[in-house]
Amino acid sequence: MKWGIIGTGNMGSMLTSSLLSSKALEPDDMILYNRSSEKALKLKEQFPAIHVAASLKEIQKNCDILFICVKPHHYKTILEELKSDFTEEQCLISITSPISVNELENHTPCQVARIVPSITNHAHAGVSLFTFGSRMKKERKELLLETFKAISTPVEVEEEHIRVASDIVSCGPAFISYLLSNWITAAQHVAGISEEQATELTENMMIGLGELLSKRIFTLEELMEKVTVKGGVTGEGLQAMEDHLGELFFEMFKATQRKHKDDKKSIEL
Ligand SMILES: NC(=O)C1=CN([C@@H]2O[C@H](COP(=O)(O)OP(=O)(O)OC[C@H]3O[C@@H](n4cnc5c(N)ncnc54)[C@H](OP(=O)(O)O)[C@@H]3O)[C@@H](O)[C@H]2O)C=CC1
Ligand SMILES: O=C(O)[C@@H]1CCC=N1
Repeated sequence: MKWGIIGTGNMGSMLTSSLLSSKALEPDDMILYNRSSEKALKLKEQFPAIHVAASLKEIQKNCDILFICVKPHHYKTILEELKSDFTEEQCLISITSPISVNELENHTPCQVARIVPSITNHAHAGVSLFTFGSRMKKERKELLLETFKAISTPVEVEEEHIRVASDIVSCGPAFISYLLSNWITAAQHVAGISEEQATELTENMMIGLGELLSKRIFTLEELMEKVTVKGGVTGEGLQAMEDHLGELFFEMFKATQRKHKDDKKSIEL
């Protein structure tokens, strides 16, 4: 079984190195193609048995499962070049939220799926979001789910929830990092701790929190309850958060829903 990655930018490179470092795939099972060859050749330096294709046609001809890992507005040109040569046995996987599996199925004769990854998959953790097209065969579904279990928790999502699900699992690391950088700045300004020490404490607290959650020791609800000593400082801090949080997250989710609608209107296959 040959696995191809078209576009070895952030996500294409992350998927290649994670699928290989987790041993889900072997380097000689993988073929890469990038518009400018440097990024694909860099991965080949790390995993010499990878094959780097010289053209889109070459990667298409030699792969059973082909991922497209380019920005959404670059899908059209790629599909235009490839669509007439796909076979019914091949699987095409998109990793982008604004393009639905129905649209992909309408433009190709092959089996299709969407798998939205997350930068957390780099650490063989976090979620990958799956939506299968109607033509996808059972054995291929199982193979994809099994392969992605090596680097993530695969979760199937309905088309109508892809934006919010991908906000949580894929944009989430950026959103939470933004909140934490504000938290560090506030700690510096209010209490005079150095940025370096506040950052070290924050990063290690997050690692510990992640470990607690990954071991299912406490739920989010239990964590709030256990840490909030009656009459103590956590309660005061939580109350201040409740007083000042306002519409922040509502506005964030509304903004991504708006952008998703606009993207869907402007991206044509
Ligand atoms: N970033 C994230 O956390 C996540 C991103 N995604 C999705 O992943 C996709 C890619 O995002 P990201 O990796 O961040 O983007 P990048 O810009 O880092 O990577 C895109 C890559 O596609 C290459 N490319 C563009 N056109 C072609 C072409 N015609 N043929 C071959 N390669 C091409 C570019 O090559 P060149 O070097 O020549 O520019 C570049 O290396 C997006 O659709 C995004 O929605 C999904 C989940 C999470
Ligand atoms: O910003 C984006 O559109 C991509 C999709 C999910 C995460 N990042």
